Amino acid sequence: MLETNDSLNIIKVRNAAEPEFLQAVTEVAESVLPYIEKHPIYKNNKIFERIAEPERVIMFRVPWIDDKGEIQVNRGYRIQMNSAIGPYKGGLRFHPSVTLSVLKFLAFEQVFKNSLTGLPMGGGKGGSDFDPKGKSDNEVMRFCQSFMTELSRHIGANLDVPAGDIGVGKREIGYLFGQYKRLQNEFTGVLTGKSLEWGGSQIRPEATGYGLVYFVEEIFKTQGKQLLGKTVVISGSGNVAQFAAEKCIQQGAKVLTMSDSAGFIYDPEGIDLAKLAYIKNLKDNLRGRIKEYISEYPSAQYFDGEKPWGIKCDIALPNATQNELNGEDAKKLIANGCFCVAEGANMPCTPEAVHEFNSAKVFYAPGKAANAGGVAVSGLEMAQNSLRYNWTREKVDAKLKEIMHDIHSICVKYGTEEDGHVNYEKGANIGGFVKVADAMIAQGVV
Ligand SMILES: NC(=O)C1=CN([C@@H]2O[C@H](COP(=O)(O)OP(=O)(O)OC[C@H]3O[C@@H](n4cnc5c(N)ncnc54)[C@H](O)[C@@H]3O)[C@@H](O)[C@H]2O)C=CC1
Ligand SMILES: O=C(O)CCC(=O)C(=O)O
Repeated sequence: MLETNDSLNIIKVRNAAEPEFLQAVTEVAESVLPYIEKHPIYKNNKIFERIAEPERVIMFRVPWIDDKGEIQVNRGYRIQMNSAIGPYKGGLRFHPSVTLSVLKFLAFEQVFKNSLTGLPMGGGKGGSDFDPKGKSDNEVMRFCQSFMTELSRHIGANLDVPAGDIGVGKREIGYLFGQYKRLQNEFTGVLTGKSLEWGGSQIRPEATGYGLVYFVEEIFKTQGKQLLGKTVVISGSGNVAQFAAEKCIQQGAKVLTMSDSAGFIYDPEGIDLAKLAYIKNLKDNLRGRIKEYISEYPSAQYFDGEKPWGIKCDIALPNATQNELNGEDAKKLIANGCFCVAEGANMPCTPEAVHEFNSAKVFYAPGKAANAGGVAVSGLEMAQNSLRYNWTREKVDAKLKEIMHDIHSICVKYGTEEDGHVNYEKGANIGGFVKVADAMIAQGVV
């Protein structure tokens, strides 16, 4: 173990100022380094040290003019992490908490996630510390145009294909695509998450949330359980949370909570499809706060500044942001009988929380497996763009289900422990690693 641990120490020293990145790397190292010890080819090729170093990091100035005519300056990034199995692929995040460390953790996770989908996509991530909250449409457009003016030099349909993430939805993808097309003078599948009328795929908006629920159903199948009648606690109220809630409701589960960065709502009667439509409009069009829900549905309660993990449930789906569920939250969930936690967000559970879930044999599905449906359908969007063709909603949904089924099988293959319990974290990490590592070895020291 000595030499592989040396790799981790080198990575820790080299990235000492990047806590989120080191958290993600350490979590993967815990399952992958013992595997590497048993397969010296990966050790001899220094794969772990290489996979944790981005192929390229691009950082740039994003100047733009606000509605008052004042110049604003933000910082833009694109992390091109690994291209061993395909073009860099991964979302863009616009949020004031964006740092190099946050984007490197997301890009690192993306490499393993994209590998698990079985599609030919490398890993990348990008974004900016720009905060879309409170900005007018015109300000968002001017920001996106400036951001893309620099980013366009570094991306391309066969090189690097960004998409959305926190703060980047269909509005932003539209402005980014328009600027890329104007600068490059070509209509090409350089972004995914596009609208249906101009190259988007059916099911892409739904894919991360739906895929998450399909993954939970795969876990349940192994236990002879079904979603019908189960209670679900969800955090977030953005893209992933909305469509995870929608699929849970469609499958007969009862969704009790949704949240935003200010607090959460608890609806003991359950959020049904009509109430969810209210939330979608509130968040996507009115850009309001989740607390407004209780004015519309007074039987619900709002908890200011709190997270929903104290509400009794069978299933918890953290769908907002990283490190939003800690060890104490995990203990509360376990004490209340929660037996399945699946991550729609990237790294929402802290290492302490994951430790609690694993010790209690709670089914814990890490984001790189459970939320891979979004990037998987992005991969299908790329395929359709290359074909210059659009598949039906039914076809894309069927493919998404199949991909989530296959990811579950990979987790079972690499994560089944001696007592028969499936450690999904270990399975996803090793399963995602092997394909990328083998490709890196085949391509030489590059
Ligand atoms: N959009 C996609 O296809 C995918 C997204 N993800 C992950 O899912 C998570 C949510 O992303 P989206 O739904 O796309 O973004 P979004 O921008 O549509 O929604 C983000 C949600 O998180 C909440 N949020 C943000 N910061 C928060 C904080 N500090 N505390 C509590 N809540 C906070 C927001 O209020 C909002 O409800 C992120 O971790 C993202 O990386 C993962 C895979 C794919
Ligand atoms: O669809 C994509 O390319 C991005 C999805 C993403 O950012 C993620 O999986 O975290």
